Amino acid sequence: MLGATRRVTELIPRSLQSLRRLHEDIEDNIHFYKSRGQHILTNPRILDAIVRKSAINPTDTVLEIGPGTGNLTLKLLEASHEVIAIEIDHRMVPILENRALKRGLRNKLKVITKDALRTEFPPFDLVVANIPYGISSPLVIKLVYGTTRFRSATLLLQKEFARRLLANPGDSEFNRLAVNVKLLADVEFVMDVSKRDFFPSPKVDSSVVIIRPKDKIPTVDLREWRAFTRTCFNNKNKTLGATFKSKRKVLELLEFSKDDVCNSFKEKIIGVLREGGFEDKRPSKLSIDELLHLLYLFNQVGVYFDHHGELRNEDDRFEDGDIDDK
Ligand SMILES: C[S@@+](CC[C@H](N)C(=O)[O-])C[C@H]1O[C@@H](n2cnc3c(N)ncnc32)[C@H](O)[C@@H]1O
Repeated sequence: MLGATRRVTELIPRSLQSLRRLHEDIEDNIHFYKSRGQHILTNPRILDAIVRKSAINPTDTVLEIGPGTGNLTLKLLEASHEVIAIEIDHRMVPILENRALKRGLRNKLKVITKDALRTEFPPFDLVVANIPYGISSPLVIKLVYGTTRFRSATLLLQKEFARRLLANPGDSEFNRLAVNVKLLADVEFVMDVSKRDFFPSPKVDSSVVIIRPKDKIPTVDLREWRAFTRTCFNNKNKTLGATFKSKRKVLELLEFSKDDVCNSFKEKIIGVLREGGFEDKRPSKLSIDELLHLLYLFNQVGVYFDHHGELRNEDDRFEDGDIDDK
């Protein structure tokens, strides 16, 4: 393995002109794993556009998730004060570091060889990344709902996934992920990228989007909000009446299965849905403000959601533990 890595680092060219050929050569020594989303962006024009659109300042610390062999990393190093790159595959690291060294940029690069989903992010100003598509959803939620304040995240994503992030209420792609992200951030479309711009080529096309956290966010318990949206979007094409109303569903949602508790909750829920005019509405057609209002109305009558999306009495409203966004 070490021998292979040494041979690979010797192959690295000075310019970005022959990126595709370079990666064909690298592939002779290192197999790119589809399961890790190892599709390397080799079009210098797209790499330049991503960096330009990210509006990086020379004082910025950039977080890159999945630097791979470093095509994007080298551009980010040139534009920023520092790049923190989190890469799960240790085979990529010597290639990445060697390329940075040859450009005189090694001192600006900090590599963390870990799973980005299981690593606490160090402080950073912005994110720029061609992320592995398999972890797009939890990664976007981790960034947007994380504690680190950042300016923007320029992300190269699978086209369909990007379309969902860009969707608005009423669009067929609008789903729980979109509603959760849009509560806290604005999402801007930048450009589409063809599958031919990657080596090896993936089966799907891609898009670049920029996510910008909002300055002002609504006053809502974010853990409860995510649990609430999980219940609402359980079946995004069902009416909220159908989702919440059936006794079986209330029993499923409710920790206690005693009939009197269930009936009293059911009455409260139906009352809120009816009086608020939500009974016949589908969650994917509601604006974020309307969904926030529905949660507010539930809370007003003492109906709360815990991190499993379960209904709670006011007394046991808060619980520890992470919300599963899948
Ligand atoms: C789509 S490639 C991007 C490579 C490079 N940044 C580029 O633009 O061509 C995704 C990279 O993410 C890495 N990766 C996959 N899962 C990861 C995870 N959970 N945490 C960190 N890196 C991961 C892969 O090993 C791969 O190098």
